[in-house]
This record gives sequence, C-alpha cells and structure tokens, in this order.
Amino acid sequence: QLYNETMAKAFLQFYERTAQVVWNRFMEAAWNYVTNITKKNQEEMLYKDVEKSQHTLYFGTRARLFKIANFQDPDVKRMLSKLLNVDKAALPKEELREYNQILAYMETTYSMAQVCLNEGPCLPLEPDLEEVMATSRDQKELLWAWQGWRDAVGRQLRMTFERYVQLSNKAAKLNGYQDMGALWRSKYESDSLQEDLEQLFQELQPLYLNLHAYVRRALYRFYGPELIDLRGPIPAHVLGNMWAQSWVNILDLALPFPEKPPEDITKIMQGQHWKPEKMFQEAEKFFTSMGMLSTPPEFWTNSMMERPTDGREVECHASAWDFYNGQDFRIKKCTEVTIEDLLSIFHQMGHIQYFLQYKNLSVIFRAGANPAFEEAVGSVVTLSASSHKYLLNRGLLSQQHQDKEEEVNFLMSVALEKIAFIPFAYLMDLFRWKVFDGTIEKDMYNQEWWNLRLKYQGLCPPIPRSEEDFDPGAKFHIPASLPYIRYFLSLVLQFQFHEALCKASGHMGPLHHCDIYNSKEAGKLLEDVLKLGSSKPWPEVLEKMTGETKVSTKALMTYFKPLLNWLVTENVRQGEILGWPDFSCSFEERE
Ligand SMILES: CC(=O)N[C@@H](CC(=O)O)C(=O)NC[C@H](CC1(C(=O)N[C@@H](Cc2ccc(O)cc2)C(=O)O)CCCC1)C(=O)O
Ligand SMILES: [Zn+2]
Repeated sequence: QLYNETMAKAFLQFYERTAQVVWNRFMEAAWNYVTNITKKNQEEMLYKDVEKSQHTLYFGTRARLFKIANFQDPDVKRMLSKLLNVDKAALPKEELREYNQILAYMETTYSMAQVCLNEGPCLPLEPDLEEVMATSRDQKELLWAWQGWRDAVGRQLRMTFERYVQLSNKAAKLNGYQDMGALWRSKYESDSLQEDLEQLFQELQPLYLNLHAYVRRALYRFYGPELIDLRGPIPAHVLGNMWAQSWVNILDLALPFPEKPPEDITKIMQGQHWKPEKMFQEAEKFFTSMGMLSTPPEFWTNSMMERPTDGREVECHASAWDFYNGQDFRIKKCTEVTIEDLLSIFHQMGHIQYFLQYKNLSVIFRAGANPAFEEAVGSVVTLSASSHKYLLNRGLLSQQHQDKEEEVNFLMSVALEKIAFIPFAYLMDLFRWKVFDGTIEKDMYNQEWWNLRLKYQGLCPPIPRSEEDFDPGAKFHIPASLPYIRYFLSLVLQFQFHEALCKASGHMGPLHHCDIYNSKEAGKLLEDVLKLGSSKPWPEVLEKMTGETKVSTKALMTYFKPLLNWLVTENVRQGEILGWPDFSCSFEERE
C-alpha cells in the first residue's frame, strides 16, 4: 500500500519543487523567443518545451497510481486529479516535436506577416493595418487591408492547421478525451457547459439584434445602398476592426446624439504627453487604490512595453506572463498612446494582479478559478476605468456631468465594444469544437467559418471566399492555439463581478455610473476571490464574490437597460428589421 495519502503529499511536494524550476526555465525561453524571434531562440524554446513535457509526463503517469477516490484531503485529491491531464506531453516524442514546431510556425507566421503596398512599404498588423481598419472610411482601402491580411496569414496556415487538428486530437485521446474540444471544455468542470453557453447567448440575442440593426442603418447612411442591405448581413470590413469583433471605432458613424460627441480621450492623452510607462502606472494605481497588490520591480525592468526600435522581430499581440517563481511577472505589448490601448493595459494588469494574488499557492493552483475568471478580472476593472466618473477624476475628461443624451452616447460606446463582441466570442470556439469533433471537415473549413459568421454575427465577407482561404487563421488565437470561449463567458461574468464589487463599494445609482477606484471594500472582496486561484470549484468562488453559484446575464442587462430602451424605440421608429432575412452575401461589382 505504497501509494497512500501520506506518500501522495510527499509526491506533490516533489512535484512542486521541480515544477517551479522547469516551468520558469520554459517561460524564460518562450519570452526570449516572442520578444526576439530568431531561429536560435525558437530552438531554445522548443528544447525547453520538451523538457517541460518530460516533467509533466513523469508526474502525470505516476499520479495515476494513486487511488484518489479513497483519499480524505480535498486539496490532495484536487491537485492529483489536475496532474492526470498531461495535454500534448502524451504524444510520442517525434510527434510532440512536430506539434511544437507547428505551433511555433503558426504563431510566428501570424506575428511576422505584413501587407505590402504596390511599390510602397509593407505594413504589419500592429499598429498599421489595425489603424487602417479603425480609421479609414474608404471601403476600397478597407477591403485592401482586410483581404491583404487574410492572404498574408490565413492562406499560409491552412495546410499546417489541418495537421495541427490531427495531432491535437491525438493528444486529447491519449488523455482520455473524445477530442481536443472536449479537453478544452473540461477546464470548466461542468457537464452542461455547451447548453449553459447557448442559454446565455439566447438571453443576449435581443440586445445584439437591436445593436446590429441600428449600426446597419448608420452604415447605410454613410456607405449607401450599393454596399449595405437594410434587410441583410453587414460586410465584415466596414465595422472598424480587422475581425469585426469590436465596433467601437465606428462610434462616430453610429453616435445616437451626434450633436453631443464625447471628448476624444486619445487626443487628450497625447495632448498631456502620456507615455506607455505612464499608462502601465495608471493601471497599477487602480489596483493599489483598492488596497490590492503592487507589481514588483522586475515587472518594470523586464516587461516589453513598446515595439522595440532595434530591428528585433517581436510578437506584438499583447500578453501577461507569470514566470512561476513568485517574483517575476511581465507584460509584452507594442503600446500606442490611445484610450483603446490604455483599457487593454488595464485588462493585462488584471492578469498580473491574479498572478500576484495566487503566487503562494502550489503551481498546480496558480490559474483562474476557470479561464473566464482570469479574463473577467482585468475586464471588470476596465468597466470602472471607462466610466465618466473615473476618467473625469483622472483628468482625462473635463466636462463635469453628462446629460441623458450624452449618457446614451456613452452606453453606445461601451456596447460597440462589449455587445458587438458577444457572437464573435461565442463562434470562435463553436467553430474549433466542430473542427475537433469532425463535424466540420477540412475541405469545408472556410465555408463553415462564414456560415457561423453569418448565423451568429450577421456578417458577410466583402468578397467571395474559397477553400484556398483560411479566414479563421487570420485571428491570433487560432494560430496561437489559445481557446476563446473564456472571453464569451468573461463578458457575462465581468458585469456580474462589476455589480458585486459596486455593491461592496457602497455605490448607489445606475450600474454604469459605478467606479470602484479607491474602494478598499471592493478590493478586499476581489482579493479574497483571486487568492483562491484554481484551488476550489469555480461555482464556490463565484458564490464568494456575488452570492450566486450560477453565471447570470442579469447584471449585463441592467447595465445596458437604458441603451436597449433607446435602441428599441429608435429601431421601431425607423421600421428596422431585426436580423438578416436577406441572408445571401451579394458581391455585385462596386465602383
Ligand atoms: C502568456 C499568456 O498567453 N497569457 C494570457 C493571459 C493568461 O492566460 O494568463 C494572455 O495574456 N493572453 C493574451 C490576451 C491579449 C488580449 C486578447 O487577445 N484579447 C482578446 C479578447 C478580448 C477582446 C477585447 C477585450 O476588451 C478583452 C479581451 C482579443 O483581442 O481578441 C489583447 C487585447 C486584450 C487581451 C489576453 O490578455 O487575454
Ligand atoms: Zn486576458
């Protein structure tokens, strides 16, 4: 009876000591690669990845020998069961090497891709192509960037992605899962996840359909009937974003009360000579104002806050890094001085705060209660940071108060970011789950992608697509093999958290007026939740924060109620059709 509970505790301590070292070495190598993309650095990262997988496999296979069911200590049981899933480390050595090379190739292709003007310069995604998608109102120029990016990235990845799917599913099966989608979903410890998600999506449909109809009318007014069909889907290149996942950049076309435009915070930031470091300090200050933890010195010396100017190739897609030694935490971001980047830094700093709060837990529990909790922490702070009250007291707005119409304008700007995002965040993994479970076969990837984009977002490609294209590959998380459903769930959770933290802070009045800056009560509540990491089932953690054990759209609907009222009235007045009964994507030649 060697594999008893006492033995298990010693086994876990041995795991703990060795994992910190092995994971830290891997994170350092991965960081060196993404902040200086060279062949040598890629080889070094791949080598450290194999080392990490060997460690995972060694402990994963031995964890299986313990009869967890008979154990008493809930932490020991939970830790051992988490060790059982060894993910890609289950692959035979040669296939693991191929898999890691495929992952590195896909992510690097995405990060290095550029779109070249005929005889002019070549533009990278960040900041240039994203700038075009955000600011251009010339649909030919928008089409050039939209198509160019998909030719440069998606098309290159199609074949590799097919092999990625095969190896992902093989790894999942070796861990006892049907396919990789099932392995990804298992992180939520729920056997009704897909039904629950569909229920949440249905509850949010009225809000999305009203926003879609209203924005379609606004685009119709600007681009005219040859581009916009008032009873049809919207072409995907005129929504102000490369993936039409956020529509905030066309607020100027969709402002409910155009005679009362909001102040341009980006201009104010640039006028006040904001620098990237100040943006990071501002985000950190938000957490310390709530009595939460500040970042250690390593954060400021080791982070990459701007795109390097020494010619290094880097991965610009922002990310927050835990180096699993309780001391080294970093953010990598090619920061531009804009309000969009400031809010994105708040999101990243939320990841850092989670890392800091759970850093004394076992490495096994150094993760969010579930992946959506990780995403919701940064986003919930962003809800306060984008409030009129916060921006006013931080000197980023000068107008003292908002009248009813300015309030609708404000809520529209938040809805163009958050409500527009709902169907996109949902379909990203609906697509991949179907690819992994075989429902979507490889010769259908692109048409099935656009079927989902039509069904859930009410979008059309601006030009005909074929199976030579691979449009899902043009979105970072797909080549980066980063699950996405966490962002859909986080959208609902962040408003539930916001409501709970606002209540704790003693906020009275409308939810969208709330700003938890400086609230020690809200900070204490949030801190107690983050400290738990993934050591407890997430419904228990949710209950600690909100008193509820189920994810609920109530808080989100409360926040947007004034806007939904206005939207419904406006859409009825215009006789809008909700949805897109003319579901065909028309491509008649456009001048
Ligand atoms: C080592 C590592 O990978 N670390 C993880 C964190 C962790 O796992 O600990 C990490 O940093 N992931 C990167 C990712 C970056 C961003 C992103 O990709 N966002 C989504 C969805 C979205 C959209 C709007 C929005 O307001 C919030 C989110 C998108 O842009 O499509 C970029 C912009 C903001 C967040 C992130 O921070 O989630
Ligand atoms: Zn995040």
